[in-house]
Parts: sequence; C-alpha cells; structure tokens
Amino acid sequence: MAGTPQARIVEVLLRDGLQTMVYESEWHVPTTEEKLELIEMLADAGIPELEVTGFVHPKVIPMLADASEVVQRLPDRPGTVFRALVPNLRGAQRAVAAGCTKLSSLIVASETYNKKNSNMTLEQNIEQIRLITELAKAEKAVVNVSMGTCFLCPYEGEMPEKHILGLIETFMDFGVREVSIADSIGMANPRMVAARVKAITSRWPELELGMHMHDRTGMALANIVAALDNGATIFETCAGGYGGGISMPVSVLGMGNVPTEDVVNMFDEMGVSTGVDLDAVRTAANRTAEIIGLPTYGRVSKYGTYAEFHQEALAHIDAPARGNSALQK
Ligand SMILES: CC(C)(COP(=O)([O-])OP(=O)([O-])OC[C@H]1O[C@@H](n2cnc3c(N)ncnc32)[C@H](O)[C@@H]1OP(=O)([O-])[O-])[C@@H](O)C(=O)NCCC(=O)NCCSC(=O)C[C@@](C)(O)CC(=O)[O-]
Repeated sequence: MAGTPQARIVEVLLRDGLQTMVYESEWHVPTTEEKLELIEMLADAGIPELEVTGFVHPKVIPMLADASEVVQRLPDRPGTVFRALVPNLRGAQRAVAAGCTKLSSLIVASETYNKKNSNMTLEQNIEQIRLITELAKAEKAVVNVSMGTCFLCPYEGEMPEKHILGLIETFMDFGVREVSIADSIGMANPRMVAARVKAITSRWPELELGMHMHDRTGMALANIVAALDNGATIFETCAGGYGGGISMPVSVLGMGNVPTEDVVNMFDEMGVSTGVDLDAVRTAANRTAEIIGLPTYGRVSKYGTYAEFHQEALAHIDAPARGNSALQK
C-alpha cells in the first residue's frame, strides 16, 4: 500500500494471544518452530511491529518459557520491529541478553489488578520501569510502556483520568515516549475512549499513544475509531482475536484481543493506511487456528471483505429473495 501509514499496527499474537492458555489446556501451545513460522508470516504481511514473546516468570506463563530462543531465532527482517514484554528488571535483563532491542515494560493502572498480575504494588512496579529505562539507555534499546486497565478495572471500577495521566507523566519523566493504554476487560465505550485519549494527546502531543483494545462487548472497533480520531497512532491487535489477561480465564473474560484482520479491514475500508496486507494476515490467522485448534474470532475471516461479498452477491442477483418467491407460489 502506498503512502506513509497513518495507523501503526502492533501484532501481539505471540505474547498476549498465547498467554490465556494458562487456563485453556485443550488448546495446543505452538512449539518454538510454529511460533517462528507465525512470526515470519505476520512480518511478511507487512505488520511493522510484532510483540514476539514475554520475558515473564516461566512458571507463571509456561507458554512463553522459550522467550530467549524465540528472540535469538527471529527472522532477518530489517523493516520490522520485534519487541518483547518485560514485567520487571529481571525480564528486561533476560530480553537484552537474548538480543531484544525493544522492551515493552508492563504495568496495570489498578493497584488490585497489578498485584494479581505481577505480584507488585504500583510503587514497586513504577520503580521496575525506571530501572528498565536505565538499562535500556545503557544498552541502546527502546522502551515503551504497556499499561492495563486504563478505563475500567473489574475490581476497582472506573479508573480516574487523573490517575492515568499521573502515571503517564511519571513515565515521560523517565524518558519514555511511547505508551499503550489498554481496555483490559474489553468493556470501555467510544465516548469514554475519546475523552481519555484526547486528555492524553492534548497534554503530550509528542507522545506516541497506542491502544490495546479487547472486545468483550463488541465495542473494540468503535473504540479504535474514537482513539484514532483523537490522536492515537498505534493499535495493538491479535491475528485471530485470541488472548486476554492471565488473572481470569477466557470463559469469564469473554472474547480476547480485537482481531488484527478486522482492524486492518476496517482501516482499509476507511482509507486509513496501515501498510498491512489483509489477505496475508487472514492466512496467518487461519494457520494459527490450525495450530492451536481453535477457530479464529475474526469477522472478516468468516464473512469476507465488502469486495468479496459484492462478487458473491452478484452471482445471486437473479435469484428471487426468499420472501418474494413465497409470494409467487
Ligand atoms: C512479574 C513476575 C516475574 C514477578 O514474580 P515474583 O515471583 O513476584 O518475582 P520475584 O521478584 O519475587 O522473584 C522470584 C523469583 O523469580 C525470578 N524472576 C523474577 N522475575 C523474573 C522474570 N522476569 N523472568 C524469570 N525469572 C524471574 C527471580 O529471579 C526469583 O528467582 P529466585 O531468586 O527465587 O531463583 C511474575 O509475576 C510474572 O512473570 N508475571 C507475569 C505478568 C504477565 O505477563 N501478565 C500477563 C500479561 S499482562 C497483560 O496482558 C496486559 C496487557 C499488556 O496485555 C494490556 C492489557 O490488556 O491489560
């Protein structure tokens, strides 16, 4: 696709998409070879940035225990950024030792949720992010912050804007210039998202703001448009729409991340350039489904694009609609 991408897609299948398998034992966890195959397919689809793993405690998320090997064996794609989630300094040290050059540091804005997620208070987690940024400066790595529950927390209710802005200010003081805010439970609404994004982008125009939307109540695409219209530029998505948090199973959490293919299709239809090849992403999502043994959630995988549906409809143009044929009897 020509032109400078207006929306940057960050693919999180290989980290967020796999982590909920801690609960879903009937899924097949991709082997390292299979992960590398998917990474290659997604990079070749033109996705500019992929979160390929997480340097978390291997006992907490065993699906990511091969993090170092995945990073060491990444395909040679000079135009693609490969990053890894790092929940603490230990994780960042492991990531850098494996050769990772972009570290996605983790925090959840809700004190209660953060403790469940990473066994740290917010204060302890903020200190870990400060240490990660220091390490990154020394190692010439880039750091972004991925922040959960920036809208609604299942335990603490609506997260106050002041609290979210205060956290972002702290990260800016550490030198971070990219922050992704998550609707971890997929229940925020477009007006809420628009107001929060505007509050952030109007205060820090220099910040690259990312959105990490889940889709429990089907509002993720609307939330993404609300965010785009208010200055967000990065959209974290998951081929096939898998994933979710580790603090509760998918059966409780509902649908996982917003599917990459649905977001790319929506942006294509809206004339927003992403540089991503939709067909190639659909192929990668289908291959993921085949590997893990669970159909994709992507609507565009099921129903096709408008152009495809239009062709199909033309083939039926002369067939009487059911209601009319009943009238003719
Ligand atoms: C954060 C920890 C590590 C704390 O785990 P902990 O047990 O509290 O860690 P600790 O600092 O007390 O250390 C205990 C032992 O673990 C080791 N250790 C310590 N850290 C590491 C590490 N990184 N890798 C490997 N080993 C580690 C450490 O070295 C020590 O070993 P020992 O000295 O006893 O032999 C753990 O709770 C953890 O791994 N949590 C996973 C967090 C996570 O990834 N959650 C899911 C992703 S969050 C998410 O999805 C949100 C997001 C971003 O997608 C947006 C959204 O939708 O909300």
